[in-house]
Parts: sequence; C-alpha cells; structure tokens
Amino acid sequence: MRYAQLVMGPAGSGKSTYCSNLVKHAEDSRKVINVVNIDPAAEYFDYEPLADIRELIHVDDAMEDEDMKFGPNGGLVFCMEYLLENSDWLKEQLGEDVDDDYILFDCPGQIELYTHMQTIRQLTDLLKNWNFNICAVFLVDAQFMVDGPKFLSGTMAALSVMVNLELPHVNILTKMDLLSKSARSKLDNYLDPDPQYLLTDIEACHSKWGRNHHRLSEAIGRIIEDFSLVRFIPLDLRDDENVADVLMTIDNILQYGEDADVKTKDFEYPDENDREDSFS
Ligand SMILES: Nc1nc2c(ncn2[C@@H]2O[C@H](COP(=O)(O)OP(=O)(O)OP(=O)(O)O)[C@@H](O)[C@H]2O)c(=O)[nH]1
Ligand SMILES: [Mg+2]
Repeated sequence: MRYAQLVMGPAGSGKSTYCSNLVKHAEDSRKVINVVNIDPAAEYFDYEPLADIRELIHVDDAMEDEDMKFGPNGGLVFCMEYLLENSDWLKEQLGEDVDDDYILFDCPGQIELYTHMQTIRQLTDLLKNWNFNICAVFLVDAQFMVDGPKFLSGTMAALSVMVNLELPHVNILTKMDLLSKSARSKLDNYLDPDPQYLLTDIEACHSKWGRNHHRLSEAIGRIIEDFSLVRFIPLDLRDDENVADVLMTIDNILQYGEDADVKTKDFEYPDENDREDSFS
C-alpha cells in the first residue's frame, strides 16, 4: 500500500507551507514524506518536490498558446486535464510502488477544482488504481472563520469538497498563530459545535442574511451538528505536538503504519535548543 494526502484549500490558505512543514516534521521522527506539486501556476514553495507538474506543463504554456488564449483559470483547468491525459508521466515520476510510500499532493488554490469539477476526482481515481490510500485534507485560513457568517460559509465550502470527492476527509484551520486571544476563544466556541451560539453570532452581525434567513441558518447549523458532518482541527505549525496530533489523526484515517515497517532514514536529531520557534 502507498499513502497520500491530497492537500487542498483556497488560494493562500497555507497548502505549500503545510506540506513543507510536514516533511520537516517527518524528518524529525526519521520518516520520509515526499511532496508532489500539482499546481501548474505555483510560484513558490520551499520543499524539494518528488515531482512537479510544471515540468510537464506550466500554466503559462496554456495561456501563451495562440490558439487557446486561456486566462489563468481556464489555463489551470487545461493543465489539470493535460496531466490526466498524460498520467503515464505522473506514474513514472511517482516511481516504483514501494510499500509505505507517503506522498503529499500540493494542489492548486482554485476551489472550483474540488467543489464541482471532476479533474481532481479523476486524479484520485488514478491514484487509487496505483495502490494509494488517500485522505483529502482541506485547509482553511483560520482568520476567515472567526465570525458566524464566515464560519458558516467556510463550513459549506468544506462540505461541498467532501460531497464532490467522496474521500476520507480532514478539515484543518491553518495559521492559528495569527489569531488574537479573543478570536481564538470565539473560534473555540464554534469548534465545539453549538448551532445556537453560531446563530446568535450570525444575528449579532446584523447582516441581511442573518435577518432574512434565521431559520435556514439554524437548520444548516443543526444538520451539521446532528450528522457530525464537518469538523475542523486547528493547526499551529509552531507547536510540534499539535502537528504530531494532526498527522496522527490523518495517519489513522489512512491506516498508515498499522502493520508496517515505516520507512526511515538515518537522521541526526537536532539539538533541542537549535530548534526555531517559528512556523516555517
Ligand atoms: N503566520 C503564518 N503564516 C502562514 C502559515 N502558513 C502559511 N502562511 C503564509 O501564508 C502565505 C501563503 O502560504 P502558502 O503556503 O504559499 O499557501 P498556499 O495555499 O500554498 O497558496 P497558493 O498555492 O497560492 O494557493 C505565505 O506568505 C505563508 O508564509 C502559518 O501557519 N502561519
Ligand atoms: Mg501553494
């Protein structure tokens, strides 16, 4: 078996940073995690990718094509379809089917790819055929979740990804280090889902939505709570224990390491004092 996290989320939600931090975290516990970049428009990430879609096709290739004349979003969709048509390339880049391979797929930030288009789903079907257990990991910037209406809309976004991909799924709130104390405590109240609290908050925002759709918001909140549909795990990358917990949650879902000789590499533990207390 091979293992994959499909790391998704809106633009700038912290996908690439999450990937590079997980690689470092794994190194600290003498494990190997690789990252594959499948964002054809990626400009910056600080991990060494196992494979990089930009070597197959770059979004500029699609945009600069005289006949196609794509804009950035159409170009992205074209590139993802091109990747699927050239899946042999990806298969070769992923290498031999080695037991306990662990790969993060750093995805593009256009959310429509996950909420209603089929390309990512087709990609996951391919990965399943190649013996991968996959966990969908959906990242949302915690700063966009700290008031009632935003929390509701972030929850609905996560839900549409879950419905569209039908994969084992984890939602993560990123950039927890940027929240103020008061924002953090507000978020804690939402995370322990209490639709009533959320509703009161939505109403307190005096939004037209809150006034006109009180019962709808309440119903959505209740459905989400009753069916335990959407949960978010907060992640502060500065906190090693938090990172380890998140990774363990995902590994349990993937059934990674259950009966395995987990792949390790010789690695010298850094001196505790040398560790930087920063998120990257
Ligand atoms: N403070 C803080 N900043 C973060 C964290 N994660 C990411 N960032 C910053 O947020 C910005 C976007 O992070 P990326 O990791 O590039 O986000 P992304 O989701 O890969 O972005 P796209 O690929 O453009 O969609 C960068 O400036 C990061 O340094 C975090 O946990 N804490
Ligand atoms: Mg990125």
